[in-house]
Amino acid sequence: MSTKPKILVTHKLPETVQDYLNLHGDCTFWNQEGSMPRSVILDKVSDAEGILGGTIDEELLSCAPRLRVASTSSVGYNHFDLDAMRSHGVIGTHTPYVLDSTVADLVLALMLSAGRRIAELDAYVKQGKWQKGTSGTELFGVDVHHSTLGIIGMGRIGEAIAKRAVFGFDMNLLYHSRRPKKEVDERFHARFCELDELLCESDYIVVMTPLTPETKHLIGEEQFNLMKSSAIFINASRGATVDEQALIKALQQGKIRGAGLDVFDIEPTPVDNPLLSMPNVVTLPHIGSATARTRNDMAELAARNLVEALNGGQAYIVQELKDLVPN
Ligand SMILES: NC(=O)C1=CN([C@@H]2O[C@H](COP(=O)(O)OP(=O)(O)OC[C@H]3O[C@@H](n4cnc5c(N)ncnc54)[C@H](O)[C@@H]3O)[C@@H](O)[C@H]2O)C=CC1
Ligand SMILES: O=C(O)C(=O)CO
Repeated sequence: MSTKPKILVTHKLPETVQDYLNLHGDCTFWNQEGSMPRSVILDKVSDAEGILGGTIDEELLSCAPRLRVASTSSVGYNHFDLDAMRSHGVIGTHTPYVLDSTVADLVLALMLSAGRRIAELDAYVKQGKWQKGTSGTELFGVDVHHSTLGIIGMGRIGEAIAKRAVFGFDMNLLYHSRRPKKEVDERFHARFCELDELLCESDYIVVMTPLTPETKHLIGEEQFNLMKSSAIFINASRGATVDEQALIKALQQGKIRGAGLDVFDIEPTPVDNPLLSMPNVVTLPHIGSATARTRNDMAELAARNLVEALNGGQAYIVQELKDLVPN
């Protein structure tokens, strides 16, 4: 009988990562597209000590008496019910750092695309609307360079965005976070400010906080009312950090100029979401970290985290559950 810990993996992993996990665990993999159906997870998790997969909640935990570690191949872990994990003594791990640059690249792409109307005007050309005699003013956008960027959530990804914006595009930087960061102020000539001030002064506003009870609907009607009517709003954090109905209203009423969104309240977002028919809104299907290299790095790190945490080694354990690990 195998003495290796039983591991359940609920979505497809690269072969090399599966090979690594097979060395260290007695593994059940899911090799189809999408993720293992919930009913199958609840059945197969009954004897697992480790799981590499998505949502961890009370229902799953109560089916998993032997579970010790849940690993997610993402930096965000709002799909972990932290209270339930604590009460079941289950540690959670995640994948910080390896995706920072990839996500930051995408945020700049959203800023450029929404500000300079790339997606909208690509359609304009392809639909034959570009004709002789247009004055061109109707094609004007908002400059990215030398504009003021306000980043809400100056963490790992926030800093990678700051680097691109300040050194690549000469942007002026404001930020709001849980605390000011002296190194950020110095490196990027940035200024920490309260949320309201950031909203009033920024030309581009990027939300990059984790989704927590405190950040749920951090940006709502009151906050959109403070923004410049020329502001471009970017959300690549989680859909629920923003009140989506308030965002729709702000765009419909011209309270802001445009938006770039990688995340939505419901994902996949329904096709009748009014945001999808607004030409001044760029929408993406949650692809912040979606490059082959970065997704591979995330999968490797998620697997390593799982093995290390099961064996009492070094792993990226989520902040809120670090105290569950014996020193
Ligand atoms: N669109 C996508 O594909 C991706 C989205 N994300 C999202 O980005 C989030 C951030 O990732 P990291 O930068 O690695 O996290 P991080 O923990 O390094 O940074 C988050 C920052 O937000 C700040 N923050 C937290 N609560 C706040 C509050 N109430 N008000 C103001 N600031 C607050 C923190 O102080 C911290 O500086 C993830 O949790 C995830 O939800 C991450 C990767 C890809
Ligand atoms: O890592 C995350 O939190 C994502 O959203 C996907 O990369």
